[in-house]
Amino acid sequence: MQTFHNIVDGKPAPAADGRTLDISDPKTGEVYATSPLSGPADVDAAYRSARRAFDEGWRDTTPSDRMNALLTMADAVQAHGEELVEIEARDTGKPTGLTLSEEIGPMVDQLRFFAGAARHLEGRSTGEYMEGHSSSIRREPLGVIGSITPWNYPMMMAIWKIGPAIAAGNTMVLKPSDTTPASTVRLGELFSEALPPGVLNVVCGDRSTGVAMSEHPIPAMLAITGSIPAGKSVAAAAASRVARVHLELGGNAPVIVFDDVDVKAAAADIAVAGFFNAGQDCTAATRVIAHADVADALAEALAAEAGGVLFSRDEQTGAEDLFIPPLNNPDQLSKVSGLLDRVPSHARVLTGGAPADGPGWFYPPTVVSGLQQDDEIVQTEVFGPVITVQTFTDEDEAVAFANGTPYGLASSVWTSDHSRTIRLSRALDFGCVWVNCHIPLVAEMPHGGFKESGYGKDLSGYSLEDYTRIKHVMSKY
Ligand SMILES: NCCCC=O
Repeated sequence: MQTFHNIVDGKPAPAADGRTLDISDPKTGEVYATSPLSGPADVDAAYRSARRAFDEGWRDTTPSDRMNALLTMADAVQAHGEELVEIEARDTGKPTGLTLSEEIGPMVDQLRFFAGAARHLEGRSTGEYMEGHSSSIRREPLGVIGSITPWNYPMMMAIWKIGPAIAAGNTMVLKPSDTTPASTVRLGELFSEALPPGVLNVVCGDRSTGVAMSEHPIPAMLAITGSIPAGKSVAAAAASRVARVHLELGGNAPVIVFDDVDVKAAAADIAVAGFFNAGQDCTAATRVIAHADVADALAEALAAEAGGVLFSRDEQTGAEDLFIPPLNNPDQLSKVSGLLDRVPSHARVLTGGAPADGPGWFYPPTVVSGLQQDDEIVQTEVFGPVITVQTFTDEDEAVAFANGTPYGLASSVWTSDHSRTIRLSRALDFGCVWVNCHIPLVAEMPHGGFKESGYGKDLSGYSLEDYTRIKHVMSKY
């Protein structure tokens, strides 16, 4: 049995009162480790350490100092890539080949991006905007950041929070999800070699730990990637002391497919974007809205693609095919199963639709067609390997269906009509519109949503700005 620990002030630490959480392997359901169940005293110790580290030096580092630290951290992720993948695969059930290629490479690249971005903070030019007065802008770190990350990409989401926070000169306390702390703890150990004690603290725990983090007076900003209810409760706690919040709260991405595409080719790409990581991705291509003339053919083609998807428990080491992990936990398996059990009678489950046999929390790739806009499974983020298909007859209806949920994170449009892509890019109420593709990300471009998907951007220079504050200095001369 492995034992994970917190990292406070650069050192390993158990929970002060010795409480622990069981950590399970989702491929088997067996408990293989424990992590601290941190309480308010642990959170307080971590925040105080972060505050000390900020006041006693990290805030005074130069962009070049922080760039060098982030480059060292990137090198550490690269050097320990295979080890991190093994840790992540045990904690999440992910396939090792895809995790190495799709997560470690981007994580290294994202840290290197923030290393460079640390030296490119922007502000208006210093100048005389009133006679006899000179104005300048200082862009400063916020102070201590409290970050909460989810279980779908534990180590990559940690990088999305750590990169901009550290680049901007903040210190932080990071809480990984209660079910997937392992890779974040290891990242914390590795990064402790590049950062002074207290700059990055890791506190393991459950929802009660998250509440203690949100209610603490020290953090100047709370940044969470998680569910809408979790984000709302963080925002409510932050509101009482007017702390800044940064919310990435999931999505239910519409995928609008017109009748002028190569249906088979589109289906192949959409299936990857819908089933990757078993659909446990806030941008997953889940909600296909297809023109009536191609909807049946597309649904059949998606179901055929589902046949080529394999479970991670069957992975040969290093294989690059689309292997999908189990769902993260039994509650998620029940949630996905319940949504499929309640599919209305006007819909048709073309493939999948019930939990897989055998050990672990596996659910097969599933395609449901004939759905309508108000159906529960269309209006709800499933966070499982499920693609729904509904039909539209004209462009306005497609946009109305796409925008007609509380989510606003990501969307895609599939068509060969260039003018239409421009019209839809404008009309879609989402933080990202992909055109003839779905799911790729780059470090230079922002990731973040509108509406109940939250506000604030991860990745890109916009994210770095979110982790800074702007001060106007005006001098009379
Ligand atoms: N594809 C990365 C999405 C991050 C949140 O789930």
